[in-house]
Amino acid sequence: MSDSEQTAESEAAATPHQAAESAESATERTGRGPVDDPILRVENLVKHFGGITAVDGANFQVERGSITGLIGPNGAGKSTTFNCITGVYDPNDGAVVFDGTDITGRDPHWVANQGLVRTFQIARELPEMTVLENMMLAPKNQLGESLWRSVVPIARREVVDQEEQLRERAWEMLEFFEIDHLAGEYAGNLSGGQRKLLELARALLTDPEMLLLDEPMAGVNPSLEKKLLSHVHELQERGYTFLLVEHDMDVIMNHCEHVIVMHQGTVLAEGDPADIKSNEEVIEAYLGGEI
Ligand SMILES: Nc1ncnc2c1ncn2[C@@H]1O[C@H](COP(=O)(O)OP(=O)(O)OP(=O)(O)O)[C@@H](O)[C@H]1O
Repeated sequence: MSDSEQTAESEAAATPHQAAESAESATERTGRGPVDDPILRVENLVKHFGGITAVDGANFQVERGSITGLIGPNGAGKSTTFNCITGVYDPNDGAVVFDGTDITGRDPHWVANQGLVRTFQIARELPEMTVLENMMLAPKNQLGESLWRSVVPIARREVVDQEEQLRERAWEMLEFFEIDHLAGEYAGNLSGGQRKLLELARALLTDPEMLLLDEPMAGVNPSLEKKLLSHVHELQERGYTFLLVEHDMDVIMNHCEHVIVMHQGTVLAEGDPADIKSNEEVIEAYLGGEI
């Protein structure tokens, strides 16, 4: 076990008694026990902005290979939590553990290198470059063999330099997302939905294991939304894990197997979509509106 893993483990549970106690309180707090195989653990996360506490001791875990939704009313602390997870913000307290490694306070680039990528962490596409050129801007040293290659074996060339590998992978991604016909188009001419597909394709080029998607369906028309969601499910079948912040409750209820609800910087409830939909506290948090 690495030093950081040991640190994370010891911080998470200093003694067996404390571990049992924290598991018990997690169950009490959220209505379920720790997940079977957490790829991400957010532990007592706190983030202040001056006098504002945006995240106030949030605790949750994300099951490996799941599509998990993170929801909550405006200002609940979802984006700040995302930013603390991905290293955009340094939390004031608490820990973020990804795949057994303590990533708390590490910079976004380092976090992405561990395999945890937030779509907008990938530099925004450059409008005056073509779609393929944008794909080619992905970091060349990150062309790994992980999830993508293990499921989509392709004939290996004998001598393939990094540039060629990247080009080959870029085409695979564009074909997968069915935007290969736009390869020569300027990114600035893409629709909002096509841009989201490009963003996802570029994120996958960095070989992540887990993707954090912040409102992936905002501004996407229904037919592209359907396409995007089917890609997300297909990627899940290949082993990727997704955590998504999304205000569209149909997307959350129909496509996530687990839902975490934040309110006032903390986790108010979590469970499967049906439980969440009928949870009185959650309904209340949404000001009595339907969720
Ligand atoms: N950079 C910042 N400086 C000061 N306050 C901030 C900053 N970012 C967020 N906040 C505040 O922290 C709280 C949580 O904001 P956050 O954006 O995390 O919520 P959210 O759940 O993502 O909301 P929304 O659904 O509206 O995007 C809000 O009160 C917000 O005003």
